[in-house]
Amino acid sequence: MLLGIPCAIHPDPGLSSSASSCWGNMMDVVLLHGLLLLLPLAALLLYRYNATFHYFCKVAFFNCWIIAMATLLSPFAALRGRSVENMKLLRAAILPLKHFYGIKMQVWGLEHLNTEELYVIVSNHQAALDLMGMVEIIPDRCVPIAKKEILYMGTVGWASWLSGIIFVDRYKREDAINVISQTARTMQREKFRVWIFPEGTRNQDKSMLPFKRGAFHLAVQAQVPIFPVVFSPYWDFFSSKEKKFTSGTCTIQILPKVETQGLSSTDVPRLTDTVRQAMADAFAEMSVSCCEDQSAEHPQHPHCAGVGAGAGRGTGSPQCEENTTGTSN
Ligand SMILES: CCCCC/C=C\C/C=C\CCCCCCCC(=O)SCCNC(=O)CCNC(=O)[C@H](O)C(C)(C)COP(=O)(O)OP(=O)(O)OC[C@H]1O[C@@H](n2cnc3c(N)ncnc32)[C@H](O)[C@@H]1OP(=O)(O)O
Ligand SMILES: CCCCCCCC/C=C\CCCCCCCC(=O)OC[C@@H](O)COP(=O)(O)O
Repeated sequence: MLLGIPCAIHPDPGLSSSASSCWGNMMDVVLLHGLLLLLPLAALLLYRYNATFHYFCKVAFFNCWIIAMATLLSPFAALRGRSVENMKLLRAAILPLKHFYGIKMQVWGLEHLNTEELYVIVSNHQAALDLMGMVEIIPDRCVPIAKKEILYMGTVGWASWLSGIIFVDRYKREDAINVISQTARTMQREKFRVWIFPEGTRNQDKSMLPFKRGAFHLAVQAQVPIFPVVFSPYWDFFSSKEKKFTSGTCTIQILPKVETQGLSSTDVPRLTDTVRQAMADAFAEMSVSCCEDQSAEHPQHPHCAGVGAGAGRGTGSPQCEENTTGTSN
């Protein structure tokens, strides 16, 4: 008896037609079971030995995680209504992801953000993986500005809206400018901070894109300082072009604040250039140490050890906080 099919194990040359169809059924079932076993095995082997398949599996897992978390958590977030406090849920949902991917996070200069004042954070934007870095350092009462398309991503959009994420339509400049001007007013009134990616889109090149000016107008209009944040290049562990996704280290450097008190809109172009230059310099230094890390037999946080130009720049005493150690932490 195989899966309820009463059948002889061996075909008999003198079998009746019903017995031979029974044998056929049994072979079908055996083949089906074989296939069911082989498919996961083939997937496992592909995952292990084919970098492209590995990449797509990891990206798919990332997206599924975000969708699952957004779906699970948005009813809880909805109980509170649209509130920046829901960002804590979003943060808790994304924090464990680094463990699955074996991404080690190093944070320098976190002490800069430990201030009661309101501010605008600007950071480079390499990939959706930036979310993992964001949640490492995002302060209380801080919301990102995101492209409007995210709002239409089902439960992800709903969860993002409930968390107070501010959406801009990049294809309607006036509308986007209005949203930013309104944000400048509400951030003071409702006491929240804002995180903007001034490149305006994802970029995995060796240098940062020219910066859009919205973040700087926002900081000037709200008369709050800007904290530039630089994510080290991902290229030793992630590349969407090369379909590469391995474990690795991401360093996040928080640069000293840039004041905007007394500045007006005419100062925005210069302010934008100053901040971009500081971030580009930090990114270039991190690129060098990122390559050194890759080749070193025993990487030892070169910036903490003072190796590499500009270590802990502007922080007085370079401070290094290692938030995670690989998957085992
Ligand atoms: C609860 C459980 C949850 C589980 C998980 C759920 C969800 C997780 C999913 C998501 C989480 C959030 C993820 C966040 C990350 C998202 C990242 C992004 O989407 S990045 C893309 C969107 N962001 C941006 O585009 C921001 C940067 N862009 C700008 O700031 C732009 O300036 C702009 C306002 C959009 C306008 O764009 P434009 O191309 O026209 O830019 P320019 O800078 O060239 O400006 C042209 C012109 O206008 C002047 N200007 C700009 N802004 C202003 C202003 N505010 N006031 C006055 N004038 C302004 C600017 O100076 C230029 O003029 P000039 O050349 O004369 O100087
Ligand atoms: C009912 C509709 C259902 C739709 C389901 C959609 C599923 C969406 C899948 C996964 C969600 C992951 C979202 C992570 C968002 C991360 C933020 C991000 O990195 O956005 C990119 C944006 O900064 C810049 O965009 P571009 O580089 O200009 O492009």
